[in-house]
Amino acid sequence: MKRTHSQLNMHTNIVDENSAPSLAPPASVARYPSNVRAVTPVGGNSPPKKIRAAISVESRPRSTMGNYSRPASSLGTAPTTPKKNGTPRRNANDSTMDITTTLDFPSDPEEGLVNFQNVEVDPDASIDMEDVFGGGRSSLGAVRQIEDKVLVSIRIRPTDQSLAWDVSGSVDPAIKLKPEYTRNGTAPTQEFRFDNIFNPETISKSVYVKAAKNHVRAAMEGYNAVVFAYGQTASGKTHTLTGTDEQPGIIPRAMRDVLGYIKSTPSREFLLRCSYLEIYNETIHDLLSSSGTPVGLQALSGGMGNQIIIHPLREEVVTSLKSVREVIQRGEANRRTASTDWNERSSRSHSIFRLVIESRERATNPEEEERKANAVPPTPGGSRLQARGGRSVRTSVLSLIDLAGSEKATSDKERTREGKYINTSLLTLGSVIGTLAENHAKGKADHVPYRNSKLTRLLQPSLSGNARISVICTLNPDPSAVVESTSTLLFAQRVKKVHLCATKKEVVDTEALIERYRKEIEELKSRLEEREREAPTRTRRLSAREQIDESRAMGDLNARIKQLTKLILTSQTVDESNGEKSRPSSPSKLDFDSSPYQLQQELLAAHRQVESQANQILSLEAALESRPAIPADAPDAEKERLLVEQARTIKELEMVIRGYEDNLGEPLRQVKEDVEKEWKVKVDAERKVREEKEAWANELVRQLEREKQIRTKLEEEKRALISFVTDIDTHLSSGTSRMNKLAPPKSSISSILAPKTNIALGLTAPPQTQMNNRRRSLSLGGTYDPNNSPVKTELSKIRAQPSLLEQMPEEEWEGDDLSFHTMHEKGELVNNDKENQPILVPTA
Ligand SMILES: Nc1ncnc2c1ncn2[C@@H]1O[C@H](COP(=O)(O)OP(=O)(O)OP(=O)(O)O)[C@@H](O)[C@H]1O
Repeated sequence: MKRTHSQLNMHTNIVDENSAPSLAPPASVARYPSNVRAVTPVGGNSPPKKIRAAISVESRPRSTMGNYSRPASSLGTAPTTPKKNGTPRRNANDSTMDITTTLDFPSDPEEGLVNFQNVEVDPDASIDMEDVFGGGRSSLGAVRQIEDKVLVSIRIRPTDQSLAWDVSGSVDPAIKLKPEYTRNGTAPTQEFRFDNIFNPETISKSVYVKAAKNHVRAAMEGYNAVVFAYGQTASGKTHTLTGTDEQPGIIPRAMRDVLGYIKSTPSREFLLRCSYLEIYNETIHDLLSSSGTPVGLQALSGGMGNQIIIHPLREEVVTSLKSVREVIQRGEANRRTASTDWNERSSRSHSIFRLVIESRERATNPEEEERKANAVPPTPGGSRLQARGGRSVRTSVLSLIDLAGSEKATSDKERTREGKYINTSLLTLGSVIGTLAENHAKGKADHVPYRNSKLTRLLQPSLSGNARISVICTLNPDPSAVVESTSTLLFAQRVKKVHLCATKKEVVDTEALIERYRKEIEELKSRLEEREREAPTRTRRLSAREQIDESRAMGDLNARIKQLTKLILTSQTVDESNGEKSRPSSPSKLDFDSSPYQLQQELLAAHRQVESQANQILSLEAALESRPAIPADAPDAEKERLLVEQARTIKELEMVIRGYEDNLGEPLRQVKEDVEKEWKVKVDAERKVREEKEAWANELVRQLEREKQIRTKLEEEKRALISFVTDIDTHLSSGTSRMNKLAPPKSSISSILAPKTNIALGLTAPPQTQMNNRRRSLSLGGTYDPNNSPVKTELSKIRAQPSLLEQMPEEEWEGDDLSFHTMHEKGELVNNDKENQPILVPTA
């Protein structure tokens, strides 16, 4: 028997388009060229390729309702419109991009789906993985194959009409049409046997446990797994996959189990990435991307055969149920639904929710890790996949697929067009499965028409063998839907015959995201430790600003370590992330040529930058707040320096805010304007105070100049007076008779000397009075004693006075209130005319 290697790689999005049906286990594992990555194997061992970038967010318009026009249906004549009971449908128009309005899950996770803390393992339904896969977990580097068949279940939708079908048996359940609903009313009918047949009363939990739980666990164990719902429109596919608040479906339950599995597996660490696709009118759309750009399929020829690359595809790392829910809601909101004649909110597309699970054993100690790495046997991937020191990584994909309803004739033109595409792809799916089953039964290798539809091309790796598959066929049990139901049962029967061979690989893959993140965390930690070790000696040498930079850099390192650590889930951390918000969506402009890893890196770097800028703003604001006020008596140079410094800080703040705003976009423009406004007022006020002080200082300088001039003049006159008085004294000592002949330089002295100057010269009594008294005493016959001459005494006093020019007015400026205006008001700096009054007018 022959097996080809095909692969649909979530991370690399490659599909080997030449794969034939898988009829037997592969003889060996394909060899990877050393320059390609081997991650996320889904259906085979083809070399993976990097995916293209995802794009930004916007909602695509939903299909609208239209008028009835009944086309020919490829599935036969349409029965009458079935009436439905159960949970009321949402209106197609309810769904918007606002994820809060499209919430499909219970608000209380305890009650509903999303609390992995109370993961319940149904003892009846739980299948031991050892039984399923033949015992034992794979060893490091091992590739294991499990021969398997598709698990096929039938779920009958509740109805208020009489049931057209009989169900019998519980161990080997069978379903057959009641004879009264056959054409002649009596003919014996065909009996169909399946793994499970769920009655209308069966609750969603039992459906999950029996039809999906083991596949989810298989995915956690490293096998690719696919669960899909197939059936006529309005038969309950979306109800089965997504469910309601009261009856959560397979997707939310699976995610709860995924996290529950992580919690109960302390020996491993995990990294989860989600993507969500839809195929609408034969075009693939990324439901998590906002641009609406269709996802492309590209043929790639190479040594490994022809492959198909799917791009661009956005994958989001999820760390908690909340983040998974957010991703699902976003995807759901973008799904195309419309009201049909049979379903108010019919899914008009096939939707594929995919979870890539990377896991590896947790390090116990580095030596042990090194030993294990060395013990890895050679794997087909070559040296690159066996990097020393690395731990083997398991990568698997869980795909949960809600197919569009197989169409009957419809009353709307648009619906008719959609219906054609839907029916074509479902028919292709049917014929692919039919060929696979026939090939297996007859040992043939006939061409399988995977290429006839996008759906089969995407499912090719899984259908061709390398996945565990569970198909849930939903049935409308109304007598009016017998034709569609029979067609569904025939499809299910064909699927049952398909042979699978799921492969579990565990290789040392240094390119696996979990490995890269772990490595980066270790590097960052050692850098941080080094810095912390050096910190005490280094900080002493650093300036204040450098110290701020240093602590910011350490903060950045810490933040990055925390961020990356959060992405890797372990049994200890998984429940902590339960209430966490999911990562914000990527920046709107993305490089289409980037890989998801690069995008993740860019996003993280952007977050880091925003965080560090926010810190920078905070520290600058704190520096501005704590800056000392300019003292009133500070010298002008000091004021100038402080103003320049302040202006520089403001400029820095503006620059940082500009960068921050560029990162965050419009919302911060207002903040920037507010900060600018606030600081403009402060700077203007500072500038005004400075100008006033400058004017005051200039006025002081002018006053000083005038004072100096006056004092120079006074000094000259003082000298003239001294020489005049010396002359008088000389004459007095040589005889009183001659004294009267002398006359003082009348005009100059009388016009200049004023009482204030007199006081300044240190004369205690007016000299004129002293002279008159002296003259009087002489004229009364007294004798003049030159040694006791009063003039001489006064003269010696004047000589003892310091020069007027040396007497500076500083002491007058001391005091609390030194403003120019205050001094003016006190009159201390006002020129007093009295100063010019003569203080000494000696007369003959
Ligand atoms: N097992 C069930 N229990 C209760 N209600 C159900 C069940 N199955 C289906 N329904 C209800 O029937 C209606 C149609 O179901 P649903 O939308 O899941 O059908 P569908 O197969 O996904 O249809 P389409 O292909 O048009 O999208 C919904 O209102 C749903 O709630």
